[in-house]
Amino acid sequence: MRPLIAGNWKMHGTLREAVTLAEAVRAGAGGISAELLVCPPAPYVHPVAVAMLGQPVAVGGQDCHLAVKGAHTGDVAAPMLRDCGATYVILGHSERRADHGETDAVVKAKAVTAMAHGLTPIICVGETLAQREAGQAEAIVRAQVAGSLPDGFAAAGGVVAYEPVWAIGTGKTPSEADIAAIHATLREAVGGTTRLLYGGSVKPGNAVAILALPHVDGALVGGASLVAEDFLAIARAAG
Ligand SMILES: O=C[C@H](O)COP(=O)(O)O
Repeated sequence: MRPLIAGNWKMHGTLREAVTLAEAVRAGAGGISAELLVCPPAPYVHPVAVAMLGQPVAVGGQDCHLAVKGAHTGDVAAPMLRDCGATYVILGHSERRADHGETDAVVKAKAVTAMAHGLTPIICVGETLAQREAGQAEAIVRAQVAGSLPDGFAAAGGVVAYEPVWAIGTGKTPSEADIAAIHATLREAVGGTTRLLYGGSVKPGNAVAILALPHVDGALVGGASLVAEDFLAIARAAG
């Protein structure tokens, strides 16, 4: 299946920097066979989508509310993201699970809303360091998948991202064997058509090896996605 290389810009940058980064990604996207996606902070989704108009680089949100509208101060609704040009949304990132107490049930409800409003969900799962050291990584990921993915997820083209919490922004990654083992577990759990991304300290230097692993269908890139050339190098590594 066609790899997906997604950049999660998290809560970084100014508007000017976001548009400049988008323009640099757009300029370098020619000839890359992987699907490209950038997920800017919510206020920058529309200007980045405008910068990508007519180009083969998709734009996504980093979260959406489970309701479509209402009294939810500070939140962003799925139809708003779609209206601003997004076609994907990251859901259940470990930073949201930790910062906002998002449970699997909440993530699942958000995914239902996202899918109903034209957004393809990218649902994140992954174990903490303590869970890995306790030998629980596969069980945790299996439980998160069971609890977070709604009916119809695969048919809607939903994506799962395996992001070990301890590998995010740390420069540490699981061994290739450990990534392959979790992805084999995920493949068994979600079936053959769902793209499985790896995320957690993906850089140009490790991307070729990680993206060549079985059942790794792309990457969810944080820090390295803030540098256009690094993000594009990772995308080229997807083949
Ligand atoms: O969503 C992206 C991940 O949290 C990975 O972040 P990172 O590449 O900075 O480790």
